[in-house]
Amino acid sequence: MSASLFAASWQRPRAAARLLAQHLRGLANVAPDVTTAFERVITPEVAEHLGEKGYAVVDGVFGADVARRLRAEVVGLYRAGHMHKNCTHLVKDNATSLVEKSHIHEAELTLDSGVQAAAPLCSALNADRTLATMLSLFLPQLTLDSQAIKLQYNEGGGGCFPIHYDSDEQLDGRRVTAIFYLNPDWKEADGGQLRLYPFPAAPLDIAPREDRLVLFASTRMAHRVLPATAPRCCFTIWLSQSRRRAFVRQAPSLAALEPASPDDVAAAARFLMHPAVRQHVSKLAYAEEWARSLEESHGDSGSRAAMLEQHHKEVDIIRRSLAKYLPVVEQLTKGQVAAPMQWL
Ligand SMILES: O=C(O)CCC(=O)C(=O)O
Ligand SMILES: [Fe+2]
Repeated sequence: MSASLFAASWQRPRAAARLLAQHLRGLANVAPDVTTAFERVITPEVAEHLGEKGYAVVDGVFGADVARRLRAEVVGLYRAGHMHKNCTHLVKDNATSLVEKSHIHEAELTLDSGVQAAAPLCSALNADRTLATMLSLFLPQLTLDSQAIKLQYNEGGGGCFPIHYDSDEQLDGRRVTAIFYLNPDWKEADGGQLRLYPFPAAPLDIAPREDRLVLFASTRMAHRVLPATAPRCCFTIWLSQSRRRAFVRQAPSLAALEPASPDDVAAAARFLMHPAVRQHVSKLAYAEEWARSLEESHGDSGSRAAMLEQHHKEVDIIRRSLAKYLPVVEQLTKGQVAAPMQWL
């Protein structure tokens, strides 16, 4: 489709989005610059990139002034002791334990009214629904109807996140992760890049620059944060659709997709790219990096050792179960065979 045709076909939803956003703004009485910012930056092209590649990067969202105010709120919450340590969940023998990440502090606005009062601009952002409205209009498969915000302060000193998905389709209705970065003086040596793993495409690093918004598919985009050597601030808005709707789009059964013969390369590739299988294939493809990221993100402890042991066990099982497909995994990563990927 040519660019002009594409733009024309989106004009109606764009106008509808603007009307709806105006209506919501009237209702919520939020900081108007926030609403206007989303109306301006969530373009059909941004939505299309998110739908087709699983992520999108947008710069210049709020402008430096608002970005600095947002940063001051995040830093203020950290300094006032309103944040808690972020933990990785380790599920083992039917029990969940929490393993603290080093240097990562967070606050959830929806749960804590004290925090809300200390961060009025972040609260206004969380109350505003324009982002969800714009994305739902341009990506009709999404009906985003709730959101939650989390503020994060990384002290530096190597603080990072291991490879993970933000959610699981069986678990909740989270669909889109929106992260806003608030680091005005960020430079390469500070680290802390967001690394996305859009398997079978190669991983890519995104600098956590001030006033940058990164959107990605919460359940299907594996990602991590590289070790940060300088303090790093951001906040995340998770956009969800109600569970009833979320469950409607369940993928077809795996048994129906498994090819009769692994020699049928196209069918094998489709099977490997089925979201439920692809999750495991990616873990296998990045097994070493995955293990290293678990080590880097948590201090040395018995629970970190348990987490790593569990990771290696899982990778072994995946390698054995998918043994006959390993040549096709390689072909996928080399781009020698393609299979459709539905991100959202
Ligand atoms: O800080 C970031 O860039 C991403 C953090 C993240 O992946 C998360 O909070 O789930
Ligand atoms: Fe995440």
